[in-house]
Order: sequence, then structure tokens, then C-alpha cells
Amino acid sequence: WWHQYNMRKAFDPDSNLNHLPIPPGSFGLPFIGETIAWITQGANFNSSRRKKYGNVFTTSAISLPMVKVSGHEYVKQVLTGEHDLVTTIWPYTVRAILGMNGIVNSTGAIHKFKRKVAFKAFTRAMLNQYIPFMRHHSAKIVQQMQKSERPLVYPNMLRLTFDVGVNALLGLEITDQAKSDKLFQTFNQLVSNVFCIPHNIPGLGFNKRLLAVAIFSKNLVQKSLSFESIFQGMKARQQLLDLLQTHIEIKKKAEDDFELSDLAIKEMAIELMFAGYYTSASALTSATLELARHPEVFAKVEKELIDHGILREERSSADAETPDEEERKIDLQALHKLTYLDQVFKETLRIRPPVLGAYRRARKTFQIGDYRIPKGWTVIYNIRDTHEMEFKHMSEFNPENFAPTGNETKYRYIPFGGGPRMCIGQDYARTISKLAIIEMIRCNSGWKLANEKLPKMVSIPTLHPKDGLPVILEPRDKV
Ligand code: HEM
Repeated sequence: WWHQYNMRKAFDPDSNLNHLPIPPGSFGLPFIGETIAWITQGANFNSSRRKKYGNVFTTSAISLPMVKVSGHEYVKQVLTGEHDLVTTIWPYTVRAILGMNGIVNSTGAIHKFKRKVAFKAFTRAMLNQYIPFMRHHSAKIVQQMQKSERPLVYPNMLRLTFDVGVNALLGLEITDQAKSDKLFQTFNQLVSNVFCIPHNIPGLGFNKRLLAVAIFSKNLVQKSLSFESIFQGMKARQQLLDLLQTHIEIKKKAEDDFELSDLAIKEMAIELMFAGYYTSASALTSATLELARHPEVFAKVEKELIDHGILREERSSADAETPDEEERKIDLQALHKLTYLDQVFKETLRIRPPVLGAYRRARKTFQIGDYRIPKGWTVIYNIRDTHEMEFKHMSEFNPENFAPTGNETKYRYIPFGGGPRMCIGQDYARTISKLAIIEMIRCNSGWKLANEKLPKMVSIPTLHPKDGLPVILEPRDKV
């Protein structure tokens, strides 16, 4: 009955593709679909189904029929089909808390325009301007970590990406530590309430759907779906909007027939903070984890820094007292020359992509491979699974995968997505990540994982170690 119900709904009277089969898979149990398996099996959910059904398969969660897609060919079709075949969808909480005026919730020409405006924050000139305070905040965080016996990497990296974002993306300079801490608290209240899984049980209001989800995922509900959370998120949103109102310096733009309202500018600023916060901290934490597990990679990065004059091989005590300007000078051009560090960053995002995949909704019935994706269905393109398919040895950390061989990685390597919605903050993320890794290595001759066992990874809101990744730092004497 449940299968028939879904199949009937998959029929699109306006389409001439109804003769094609829908992708193989299962709608699971009535109403709940395969939600329980999805939540409990983690990464195995996708890999077991891919093995059974192939790289495009049907599933269903909280009554939503969906198709999961992996591999460069299908992923490319979904990503480049934005605005035509598919459109973005975000959970209710994202729309309510981040607002509807930002980039992620816009479509069509307005989306394009907002991206163009936001890109102005990520030009080479702007990134070069951010470097001094990216370095300043990295140094501050590393020093802070050194004060602790077993500092937790993830929370520290979150704080780092927040502090840099406040300067770079909000344009605020907060020197009072108490004020900065308070803002951090407010921001966390906002972002920790943003995520939930999309759901749409016909005939049920939001609160009833909450109950439905609550039955299956107490943890998710506690984290992101309770009314209290939404309320707190909205409260934090208002506080941040009020703060930004007093600081708006960007003039309204009147280009391409569009105009940005004050609210749109403020929401875009908060959205950029949000988009760069968990993701960059995830990348940095994973890089720290891999560098601890691979001393030979650490040594190669260290050597590259020495070769480029960013780190001194051996510092005498006299050197230590006279700060070496050459050693400290880093700009975007200098960062680009650190090609091995770049390989390490790329490889980190290959085996541990912060964002595992993203959601779309089919705007019309369309064909993918030999199958039909019906209008209105949810489509998820899988980032982690695509990497698993397109590269050998998914779990083996090997920066040589990105040695300059000229191999084409477009749509095979997609940590930042692709097509019209490709991440606009990727150069910013790359810059802050490299600078923070450099600072970690400048100040520490190494670090070890404090726990013997590899940490359990959690994928919401982005991939991160459940235990926060405690490490034991080995500070250099003379830095
Ligand atoms: C390592 C860090 C990062 C990763 C892995 C990452 C990943 C991604 C991915 C996969 C997407 C595409 C989502 C989709 O297809 O719907 C995306 C979009 C986006 N990212 Fe990032 N991101 C990172 C850092 C940043 C930073 C630092 C910013 C801004 C400061 C940012 C801003 C955005 C925005 C605004 C979008 C939406 C683009 C649109 O809808 O047109 N991201 N990111």
C-alpha cells in the first residue's frame, strides 16, 4: 500500500517521462520510511544501498520520497541543473532563523545577484586584508590551547573561525573580551538551533511533525527541533540583527535592477558567518587529526614552511628575542606557493568532507541515467560517497592524491559543491585553514591525540569528532 501510494504520487501528468522507472530502492515503512536506518546506520546507510541498488537509489525519510545520487556523472547533472531541473530546499528552521533574504534561500536572478555582491568579500585584495587578523586570531587560539594540558581542538577552532568572521564578515572590531564572549554566546544560540531534517507529512502542522520526528530521534530534537530552540534561535537572530544595524557601513547597491535592503545585507552577513563557522572549524579539526596520525606528513609540511622561510629550522635564543620580519611575512601569494600544504588541505576535505551532501527539490520530472526523478521529490547529492567512488582508498590519508598530475577532478572531488550554488567562501576557508595550520606548526613541533582510540565522528551540523578531539601539544621552545 505504501509503495503504491508513493508510486501514484510519482506520476506527473505534465511529463512525458512517466514510462521510465524510478531509481531502485525502498520507501521503507509506512510514513517513517527508512528514517530509523538512516539515523542509526550513518555512513553505512548509503554504502550498503549503493552496493545493492547502484549510485542512484530511492529512499524515504519522514515520509518524503527521495533519491540519493553519487558519482561525478549524476552529481554534475544535479548541480548544473540548479534553477531548471532542481532548486534548493532548506529546513524550516534554516529559513526562520537565517531569514529568507540571504543567498541560500534565493533563487534565479536574485540568487545570482546576491552571490555577485557577496563575492566582493572574497576577492584577492580582501583576502589579503584579512590575513593579518586571521594570523592574529590563530596565534591567540594556539597560545590559549598551549595553556591547557589536553586542549580540545574542535571548540577552539570554532572560536577561531568565529573571531575571524566577526572581523572579516561582520566588519566589527571588538577589543573588549567580555563583549566578544557575549557575542559568541549569542551567535552560538543562533547557529546551534538552525539545523533539522526536512520533513513534510501531509496534513500535519509543524508541531505534529516535530512530534513525529521526536519519536525517532530524541537527540536531533533536543539539538535542533524543540520550540525552545526555535525561540532561542529567533531571539539570537534579533540580537545580531540589532547589533549589525548599528554597524552597517555597506551602501545599498543598485545594480542589475536589484537593490539590497538593510535586512538583506544583515541577513547575508549572518548567513556568511554561519556558512563559514562549522565548516571551516570542521576542516581545521580534521587536518589537526590527520597531522597527528601522520608524522611523515607533518614533517613534510614543516619542511615546506622552513624552505619558504615561514619557519626557522633551528632558532637560537638570540633569534627568539629579535622577531624575524621575514619569517612572519605571509600574504596570499606566499600561501599559494605552499603547494604541499595545499595538498594536505585538499586531502583532508576528500576523506573528511565537512558537508556530507546537500538537498535539492525536483522542479520538474527529469531523467537521470535510465531513471526518472518525479517532480517534487527530494534529491540529495552525496559528497562523501562521490569521493569514495571516485578515489581509491577512501579512508587512507594520502596528500599525494593531489600531487600536481593534471588529473581532472571536476565533479569527482566536490567538498565545496559545484555549479551555480558552489561555495562562495572556499578561498576564505582555504586561507584561514592554512594560516591556522601554519600557526599550529610554528608554535608546536608536533601534537598527539590524547585518546588512543580514534574519535567517533558526528555529521550534524558538519563533520566533527564527538569528543572535541583532545590533543597533547608539544610546544616549541623558542617561538
Ligand atoms: C571548509 C569549509 C567549507 C566547506 C567544506 C563548504 C562547503 C560548501 C558546500 C558543499 C556548499 C554547497 C551547498 C549546496 O550545494 O547546496 C556550500 C555553499 C555555500 N558556502 Fe560553503 N563551505 C565552506 C566554507 C564556507 C565559508 C568560509 C563561507 C563564507 C564565509 C561559505 C559560504 C557559503 C555560501 C554562502 C554557500 C551557499 C551558496 C549558494 O547557495 O549559492 N562557505 N559550501
